[in-house]
Amino acid sequence: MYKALTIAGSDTSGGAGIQADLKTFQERGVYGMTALTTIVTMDPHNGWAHQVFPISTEVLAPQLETVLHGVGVDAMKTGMLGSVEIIELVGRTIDRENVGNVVIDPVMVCKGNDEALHPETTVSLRDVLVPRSTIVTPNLFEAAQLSGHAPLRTVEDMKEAAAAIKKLGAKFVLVKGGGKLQHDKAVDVLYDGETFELLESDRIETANTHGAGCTYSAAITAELAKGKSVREAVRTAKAFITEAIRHSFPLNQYVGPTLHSAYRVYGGGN
Ligand SMILES: Nc1ncnc2c1ncn2[C@@H]1O[C@H](COP(=O)(O)OP(=O)(O)O)[C@@H](O)[C@H]1O
Ligand SMILES: Cc1ncc(COP(=O)(O)O)c(C=O)c1O
Ligand SMILES: [Mg+2]
Repeated sequence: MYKALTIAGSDTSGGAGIQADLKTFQERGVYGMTALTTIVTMDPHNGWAHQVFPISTEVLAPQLETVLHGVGVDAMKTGMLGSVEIIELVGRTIDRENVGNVVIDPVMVCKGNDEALHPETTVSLRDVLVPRSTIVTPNLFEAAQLSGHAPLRTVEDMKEAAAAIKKLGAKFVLVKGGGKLQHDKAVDVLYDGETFELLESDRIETANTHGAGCTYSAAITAELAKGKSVREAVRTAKAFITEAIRHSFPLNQYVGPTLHSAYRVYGGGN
């Protein structure tokens, strides 16, 4: 059985964060384990306002020890990390446990928000985790933050940002164009320092993309755990997330997650 770890926050509404990661690992046939960094809740009496409850490094460290030392993994990913201390602990742990296949999803924002949730963590994400990543998967906002590029509006901008992030030490950089890029396709740019590969899919007219990035990076992690190359993993994950968005749905008036089972049930098979 191939095994994967997600170090991420809990999205209580179930579409993003650790919940999206576990559902995706299950869909992709990989045994999922978790280390929880934060809990995010939403207030139904106050316009679904988010609250983030951090978990201390004292509580995170034994979770990492349980999974990485006690069991071992074929791949791991990170999501919302919440503090500089947590990022530094994750960096030390990757080194100590010598984890291969490290997917860093540098979560800075929740959808619909262009302001970083924990702006003080941007520098440590860049300096501690990007250099330790097999692949880093920023969205447009996060790629601009990590690269220092002006807001990304075109595929050319995405390539420039990917090249700058590559120089920080990531093996592969995947900049996600997503729904915000002004383009008739949903385009992502994959860069390994030599070649830019454009991954294009149908652009689906929906606001229900909550958790899309978590789901995408979890699918990449699962494929890497199974021994696929980074390129194969990203291509499979792109097909997986496109079907999940095609079949996304509103959970209530505020939030609409992707459907994690869609690729298996309606889409491209296994
Ligand atoms: N409306 C959409 N139609 C099709 N694909 C989309 C759409 N929105 C996002 N995607 C794709 O979903 C994946 C996650 O991207 P994105 O939503 O930008 O990440 P994040 O959730 O981290 O902000 C990418 O492959 C992106 O191109
Ligand atoms: C715990 C947690 N992690 C990550 C995210 C980021 O989600 P996305 O995949 O939409 O970027 C969210 C967004 O709500 C979240 O609540
Ligand atoms: Mg994201």
